[in-house]
Amino acid sequence: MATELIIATTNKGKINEFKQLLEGEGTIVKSLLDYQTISDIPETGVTFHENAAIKAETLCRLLNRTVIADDSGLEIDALNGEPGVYSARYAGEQKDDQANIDKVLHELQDVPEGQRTARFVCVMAVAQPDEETIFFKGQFEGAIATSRQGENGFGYDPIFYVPALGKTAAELTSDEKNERSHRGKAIQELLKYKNLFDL
Ligand SMILES: O=P(O)(O)OP(=O)(O)OP(=O)(O)OC[C@H]1O[C@@H](n2cnc3c(O)ncnc32)[C@H](O)[C@@H]1O
Ligand SMILES: [Mg+2]
Repeated sequence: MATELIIATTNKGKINEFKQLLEGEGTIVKSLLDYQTISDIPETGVTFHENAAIKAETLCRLLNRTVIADDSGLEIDALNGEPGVYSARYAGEQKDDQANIDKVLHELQDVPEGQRTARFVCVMAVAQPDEETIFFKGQFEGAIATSRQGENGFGYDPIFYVPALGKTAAELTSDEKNERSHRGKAIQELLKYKNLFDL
């Protein structure tokens, strides 16, 4: 029988990356999109850890099974770490990627190259029935470009410039992104610590 990994997310971009990173022989990834009867989980925390725990533990309790959640976001140094945990909702509750990008570009319009450093952060929570939730973290360093480049990925990828490759995250292949991304690194940590087949 195949091992099912349940990820408490509705974000299609994240789901695709989880599938690329974790699916393989005998392992399949399921998400909140496969549990349409479960309503949206409110992210009331003020840290990535709190929100990751809320998402993983809520679904874990409902299904009585191990659940993984990812809370992530973009920290921009010139904006004192904003949008951070509010990255999905930066330009409003409708969670519009294009409006979020426009807002970042506007906020940084007078910030010169060299002061546009930023990082993606991902905190992953693994919640298991009757056990303490465990956390894994990954970071992806880069800078905010002055305009959109590239069609791949999701969210802020078109304006997240990766200096080592001279491209934005939206110009990377999925393998190139997963090898160095915040999400990819958090999953590598998780896999070092925990055998997937124990989940
Ligand atoms: O809570 P779930 O259902 O997982 O989906 P979400 O989109 O609301 O996810 P978060 O609450 O973790 O918010 C993270 C936001 O940060 C951005 N983000 C996170 N990882 C990213 C990545 O790899 N590339 C581009 N943007 C990313 C993107 O805008 C996300 O909507
Ligand atoms: Mg969210």
